[in-house]
Amino acid sequence: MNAASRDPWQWRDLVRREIDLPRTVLELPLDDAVGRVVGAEVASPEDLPSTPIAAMDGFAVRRADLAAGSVTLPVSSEIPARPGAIGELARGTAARIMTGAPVPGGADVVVEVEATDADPFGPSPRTVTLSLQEVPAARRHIRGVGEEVSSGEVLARPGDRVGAGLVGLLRALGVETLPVERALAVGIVVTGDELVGTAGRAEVGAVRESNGEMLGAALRADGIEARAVHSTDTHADLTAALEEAAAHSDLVLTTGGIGHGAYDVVKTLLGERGSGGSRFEHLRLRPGGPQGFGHLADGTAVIHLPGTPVGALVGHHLFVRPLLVGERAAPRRVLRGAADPLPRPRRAGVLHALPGRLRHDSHGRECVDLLPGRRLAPYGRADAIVLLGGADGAGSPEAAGTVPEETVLILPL
Ligand SMILES: Nc1nc2c(c(=O)[nH]1)N[C@H]1C(S)=C(S)[C@@H](COP(=O)(O)OP(=O)(O)OC[C@H]3O[C@@H](n4cnc5c(N)ncnc54)[C@H](O)[C@@H]3O)O[C@H]1N2
Ligand code: MOO
Repeated sequence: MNAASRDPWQWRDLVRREIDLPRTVLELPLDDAVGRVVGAEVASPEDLPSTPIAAMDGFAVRRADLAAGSVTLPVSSEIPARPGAIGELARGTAARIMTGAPVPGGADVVVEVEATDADPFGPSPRTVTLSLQEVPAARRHIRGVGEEVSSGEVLARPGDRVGAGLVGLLRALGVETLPVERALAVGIVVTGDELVGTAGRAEVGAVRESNGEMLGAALRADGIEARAVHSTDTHADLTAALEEAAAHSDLVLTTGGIGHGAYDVVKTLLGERGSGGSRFEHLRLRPGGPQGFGHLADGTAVIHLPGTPVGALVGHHLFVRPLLVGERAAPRRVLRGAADPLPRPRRAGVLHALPGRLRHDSHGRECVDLLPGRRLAPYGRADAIVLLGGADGAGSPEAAGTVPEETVLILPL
């Protein structure tokens, strides 16, 4: 790593500027749309409620028939909350009405049962006495047409997440499908002649392949389709693996083969000694220093992550995820928890990515504790990457001014 190496926040901005992933929108049934991103503005097809509705159990009346004090009216009808046409309220009478039932024509107030002498649970009385301190305002306890949602009103915008609230709202409006972004497909090409599967006992020098499944898990957690292919350290094999991955993907990730080694095929095939479609740099980031990105021969965007599993995981969260989920990949500040249990040497100007575990303190504030352990070991229990140090260069969230000492930036895992 040399002094001229690039700040990781600048690299993050560069990757976001240079890589634009295709977004297409499809119409899905509500059930299948849950958890996805809204792809187009959704407007209400109708008013909610579509007819005036009682907001209280009580009696629908005409204000003109009321006066402050006690008023007794004959009860002319009973309106439970169930479908069916209802007539006009006869003048000088009250209709017993239930919450959610349509208010009869002519009625402009619902008086809650508590303000009457009626037994809420008994049969409909022949007369009812209302005890009012004053004549209620017009529309009191009546939900007017379109009061909740008016026809044409925007209910969701592109970029919103489809959650239970939107599902409930659309159901209430009779909407059955929703425009959502198509799930992106990402192909993962893992390189390394030393890599073997999980079956059997590993020979000396063999390394169990873990990046493919690990990155696949991270991608699927964001609703992205992921498929891993393995390549040996030959140009021919890597070329074939990249073509295969690109054919089915919006974005290709590679892991390994981007260091300074004699067998660093990804770099030699796609870097300046090869096709030149990708650029590689060593960032002021630890782990995850070596990074790359570019476009493959068919134009598919590619991001190159280091082979070291933690470097690949950190690279994914810092540089890949912003392309896939946008602002949801932004780091956030939380309180620092207990001191670093394993103080590690830190280099000035280098952004250190460390495993952390989030919790809430006794005041309910979110804080993060660093986990002890080396390399991937602590990530078994980590739910955050803690970002310490680094420069306050352009693009860094730190550049926005001074931040409280007791807080730290994290990327949730
Ligand atoms: N002379 C230098 N050597 C290295 C430097 C450097 O600056 N100068 N940087 C080091 C850093 S930092 C990293 S990170 C690695 C990056 O190298 P590669 O991206 O080429 O990664 P590999 O050499 O292919 O693998 C590194 C390590 O990770 C294991 N690995 C790789 N792929 C997988 C996988 N899919 N599953 C599990 N484990 C994997 C691999 O066996 C190696 O142990 O370069 C350093 N060297
Ligand atoms: O930057 Mo590398 O990922 O430290 O080992």
